[in-house]
Amino acid sequence: MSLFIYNSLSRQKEEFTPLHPGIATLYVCGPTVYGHAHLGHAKSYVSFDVVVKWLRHLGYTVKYIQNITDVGHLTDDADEGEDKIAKQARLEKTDPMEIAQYYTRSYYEDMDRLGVDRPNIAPTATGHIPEQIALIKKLMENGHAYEVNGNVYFSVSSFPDYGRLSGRTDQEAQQSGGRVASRSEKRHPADFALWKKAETGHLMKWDSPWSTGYPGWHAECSAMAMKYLGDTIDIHGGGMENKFPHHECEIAQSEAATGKPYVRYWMHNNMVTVNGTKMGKSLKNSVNLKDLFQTIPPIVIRFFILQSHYRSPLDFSETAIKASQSGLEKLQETWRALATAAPGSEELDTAGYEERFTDAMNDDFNTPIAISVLFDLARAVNTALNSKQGLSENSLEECKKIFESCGHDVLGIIETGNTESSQGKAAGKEMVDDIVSILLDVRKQARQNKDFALSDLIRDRLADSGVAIKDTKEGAEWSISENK
Ligand SMILES: Nc1ncnc2c1ncn2[C@@H]1O[C@H](COP(=O)(O)OP(=O)(O)OP(=O)(O)O)[C@@H](O)[C@H]1O
Ligand SMILES: [Zn+2]
Repeated sequence: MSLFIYNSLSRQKEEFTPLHPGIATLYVCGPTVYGHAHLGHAKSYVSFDVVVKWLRHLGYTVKYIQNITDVGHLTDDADEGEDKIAKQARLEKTDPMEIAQYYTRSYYEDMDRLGVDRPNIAPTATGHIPEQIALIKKLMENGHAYEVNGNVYFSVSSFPDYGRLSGRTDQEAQQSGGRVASRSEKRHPADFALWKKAETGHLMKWDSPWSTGYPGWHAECSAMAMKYLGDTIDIHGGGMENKFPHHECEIAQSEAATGKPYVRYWMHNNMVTVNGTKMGKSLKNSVNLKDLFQTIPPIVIRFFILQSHYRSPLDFSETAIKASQSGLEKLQETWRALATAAPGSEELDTAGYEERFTDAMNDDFNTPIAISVLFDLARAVNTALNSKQGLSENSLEECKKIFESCGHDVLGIIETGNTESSQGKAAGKEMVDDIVSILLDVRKQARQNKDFALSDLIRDRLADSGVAIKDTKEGAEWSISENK
């Protein structure tokens, strides 16, 4: 069976055939880096990590781009409000670029711990201002955009397909684009900003033919996706709340500029919710990954996410995560038993398991079913290993291979490298936490005594060992730095 992907544009599962045989191009909207990543982000990026890993498993050369939004994402999706990063910089009394850099590092640190592969290219919006200006210029030239007072807007009525992805009628799009319509200079309430003139005091701004300003949020993804992957890309992913306006606007501006189809398969992950409401930084109900990692191993969080399908919502609760933890521990125990078992005589037919796993993954990346196949295999393995006969050398090898390729390489939920128990690891981590906190106490004492040489020495030596310190109003915060 070949791979079928649910395409949000056609609202049905379609067989995946890439534009260029053997190569799959994938663009996923990256985070807006103004805070630590939360569990909702983890769902999005773990889901697409499995997509990438499965495509690679099938033999495709995957070109995976995931951007970093470091300018242009306003607090209000309808082209109004403050830039999210500038706002955070104001609150933390620092520069926007420092905020972006700090939270970008924090993001990769968390994703690394979740076993998420880094994208092939991670372009930033601020690093691609000329490409965005070029795109906007093209849209001005071919009549899809217009300028008013240094602001440039995309003219939605010039693109009849607008609304196809989100299924919004013209009127609905108008209404949501028109929250501020009464005082808007737009020709049409649904038109969206491609370029915005900077107000006085705005820090992140660039020269352009229209004004000194900054690009609208949607422009970056089109410009960067097409720069690195070509005018037509195979798969574009992101959270489903981004279908409108973000992805709808991406389609309009890209296709209006090139005259070619922009994306062949649109994939949208569903949301992590808290009591049924979307988890979000802006909604103030988010649970940071760094906080979760204090008590729950990252691999358990990954497993928790993959136990539900990427298109299903996932409600967060400590109880649900704890249940996942004991489930995963059982699978991991079976791996340890397999890795240390002496060969016996029973032959286990493993082909069926592998086939069922493949079918599940080929059916729109159905990870809950794929995981249930691993549990079925674990049950058969445990029964055999607990019997007098044990498993034959050949069967042990076959079972280990399935755990390694499906459980470790594709899903990333089985640790095959060592057979140390998770309790042992947790104890090691606790000790690191304790030691760093002792050193931070000594450093605090040194600073109170104005012994800045000692305080800096502690900071630098910790940095050499990969522990980054950040001094905040509440005291020193630490994290394991990205390149360790
Ligand atoms: N609760 C969630 N569940 C699943 N995916 C999410 C959730 N929150 C954000 N995402 C996804 O993470 C990606 C990056 O989001 P981004 O950093 O722009 O978040 P945001 O919407 O600014 O954050 P927030 O909603 O937390 O303020 C997007 O694809 C988005 O859909
Ligand atoms: Zn995007």
